[in-house]
Amino acid sequence: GNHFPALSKRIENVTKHTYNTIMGNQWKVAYTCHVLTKSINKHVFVYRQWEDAEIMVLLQVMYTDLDFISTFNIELDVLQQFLYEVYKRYNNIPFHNFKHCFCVTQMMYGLIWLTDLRSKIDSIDLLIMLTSAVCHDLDHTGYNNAYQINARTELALRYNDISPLENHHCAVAFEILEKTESNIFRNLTTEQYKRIREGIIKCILATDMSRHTEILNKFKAILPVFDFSNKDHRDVLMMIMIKVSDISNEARPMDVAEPWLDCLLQEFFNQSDMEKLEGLPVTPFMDRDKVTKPSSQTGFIRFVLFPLFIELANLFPCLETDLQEVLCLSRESIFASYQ
Ligand SMILES: Nc1nc2c(ncn2[C@@H]2O[C@@H]3COP(=O)(O)O[C@H]3[C@H]2O)c(=O)[nH]1
Ligand SMILES: [Zn+2]
Repeated sequence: GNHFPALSKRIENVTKHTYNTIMGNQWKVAYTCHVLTKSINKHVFVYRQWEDAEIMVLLQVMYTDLDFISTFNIELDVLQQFLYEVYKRYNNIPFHNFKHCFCVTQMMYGLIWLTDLRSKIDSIDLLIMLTSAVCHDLDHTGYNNAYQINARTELALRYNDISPLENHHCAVAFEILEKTESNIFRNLTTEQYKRIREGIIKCILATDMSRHTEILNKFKAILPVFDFSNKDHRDVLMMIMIKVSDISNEARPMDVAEPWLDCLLQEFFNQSDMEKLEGLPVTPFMDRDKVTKPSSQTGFIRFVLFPLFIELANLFPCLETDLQEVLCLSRESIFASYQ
């Protein structure tokens, strides 16, 4: 049965409306989606502020377009219920909200097409990657791990200071999947479910930036001998791809990236204000007295984002054009010229 008829109806209407708007009355979901997202250069998907219901539809379309519905026998109402539960468990905070979840998932989706990953790894890994992106920041409170640990929050206590947030995002994801009506994996075998669970846990835990160098170095080490049929290699690639998707905001056009940067800084400043108020150590890159947009971005682009993208482009040379275009060092010089 359909658990949210009203919502489904609304989603259906929104879908029609959305695609009619874009395509001029052509009701061709798959094709539209194809055109709009196969390239991460075409940032149509994030140019405007999508309504939350529209986002749920777009996510649904991504699952459909990657053939997950048919391959894994996912019922549409279960997928919709899953996406709705996910939507409800993102908080209304400046940056780590449902729209961020969408941006990251859309980047993952774009990368999967762009790198022709479907011809290289099997669908179960792709399902893991897309679902990890969808779930990767569930119930983020707007305060990072350093805060959780220093403030000795419930999460830090529960997870013994080990990636408290990422552990929590992942646990919430499987809470949602534990309910039959929102378990998109309910028609899979126990073996398949086990593999998916292991994969999602790996991917979401890999988004903890304190593991950035560790994961990047692992990837660099296997690159010269990279083999898509080697599970260990694929695992590292999947971690790299969710990391890239997660921090790729600056790889989007300036008019998309800049408002998101404002949101990120707002969340950072909220945290450092709270740290000052509570007498906790103040995270330097979040201190409103120390951070400026250019100072925050030049370092981040040069030392975090760029080195990560370069390695991925080493494996997928087709990304080089996008890389140059999107990460165009000009962005860096724009920021540099502010200083
Ligand atoms: N300075 C800066 N940090 C970013 C940017 N995008 C992502 N990050 C950081 O990368 C982190 C990825 O994991 P989180 O979502 O916890 O928090 C994110 C931010 O701290 C960006 O554009 N600029
Ligand atoms: Zn994120």
